[in-house]
Amino acid sequence: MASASTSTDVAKTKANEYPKIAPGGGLILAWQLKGKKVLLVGGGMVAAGRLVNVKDADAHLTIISPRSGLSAEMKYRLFTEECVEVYHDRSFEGESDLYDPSGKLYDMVLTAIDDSDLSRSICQMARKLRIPVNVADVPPECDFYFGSLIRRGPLQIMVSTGGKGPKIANQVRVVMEKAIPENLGDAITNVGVLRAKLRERVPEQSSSPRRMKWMIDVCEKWNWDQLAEMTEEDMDKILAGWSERKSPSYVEVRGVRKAYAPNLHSIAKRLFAVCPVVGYISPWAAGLMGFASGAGVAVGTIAFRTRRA
Ligand SMILES: C[C@@]1(CC(=O)O)c2cc3[nH]c(cc4nc(cc5[nH]c(cc(n2)[C@H]1CCC(=O)O)[C@@](C)(CC(=O)O)[C@@H]5CCC(=O)O)C(CC(=O)O)=C4CCC(=O)O)c(CCC(=O)O)c3CC(=O)O
Ligand SMILES: NC(=O)C1=CN([C@@H]2O[C@H](COP(=O)(O)OP(=O)(O)OC[C@H]3O[C@@H](n4cnc5c(N)ncnc54)[C@H](O)[C@@H]3O)[C@@H](O)[C@H]2O)C=CC1
Repeated sequence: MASASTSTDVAKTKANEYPKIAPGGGLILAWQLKGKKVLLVGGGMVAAGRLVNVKDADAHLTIISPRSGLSAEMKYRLFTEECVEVYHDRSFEGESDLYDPSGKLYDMVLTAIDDSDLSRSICQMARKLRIPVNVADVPPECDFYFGSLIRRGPLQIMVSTGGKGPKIANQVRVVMEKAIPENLGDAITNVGVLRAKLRERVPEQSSSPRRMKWMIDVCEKWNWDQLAEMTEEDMDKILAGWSERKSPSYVEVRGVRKAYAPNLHSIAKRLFAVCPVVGYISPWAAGLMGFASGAGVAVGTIAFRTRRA
């Protein structure tokens, strides 16, 4: 049996090795709603935001809300885009509304209405029936909170402040959005295709460790820009390296280094961008200003000396 001091030492080592538990957060997940039925009560501006969130997740959506109170976006989604499966032009009627026409409970209930008593009672009904529920802007009546979201194709980032500062969540999102390249979604889409092709070529479960290591190598060798422009032909060439235990780089596959022709946007970004995280001015701009002021002093000194001489 380990002595008391040894077990304390072991505990200390482990405490440094593993991340510290930080209670008080929420469980952030990518909830798969495809084929699931979601009920949304309300048709205002906030409801329209919820609609976008759940339709982005491929949910089957039912909305209950009188037509007279629909926001402009909600009208567009319902009657022009027609992206909602079921719309009831009426007020919420009671517990029976928490069942779909086939008699099955909805998988998720969202309310965004301007009636707090009704919100509370819908929350109680949903909880009694064990349906996860979110009442917009009423934290005690939420089993989960919405967050501020960034989307680039398959990439989704959610900022949550655990309900403490929704406006700060919005500000963090804006900062992060500037830092994430537009084409990162394309890069991830292509990685997804490559992974699927690899699984097709090497389907055995026993190859999983090697498959994973090979994919890690590819993602480390190809930068995001290169991944974003990867073609199926490139993928086939990369996959050809599998049997020789190789994961060819961009240069090996294309035979050339990508020429990055500077464009006005990238030059302007380098010169004038302010670091989004800490807000300091771009090192390029600072360097250029330093160079310009140094050159100015030198020219001034020469002119002064020339005039005196
Ligand atoms: C708990 C939560 C429950 C939920 O709704 O899921 C909740 C609760 C409340 N929000 C309130 C107010 C505001 N909410 C926003 C904005 C957003 N609120 C969102 C989510 C959430 N809001 C969940 C927690 C999110 C988190 O973890 O921080 C976002 C992220 C997502 C979304 O709603 O889609 C979206 C930004 C979307 C984007 O960036 O794109 C703004 C800013 C603005 O409108 O510009 C204000 C005004 C400023 C302010 O009040 O701080 C109040 C009223 C307080 C009062 O009456 O005083 C409550 C109730 C309370 O706090 O008690
Ligand atoms: N997260 C956020 O940023 C914000 C949240 N809110 C909160 O979210 C909730 C909704 O806000 P908005 O969309 O601006 O409200 P809104 O007043 O524009 O819309 C309310 C909607 O609920 C519908 N409704 C009312 N009673 C109903 C019933 N019995 N059955 C079915 N539908 C019913 C109305 O017809 C209308 O479509 C409010 O509680 C509000 O305090 C408000 C502003 C910002």
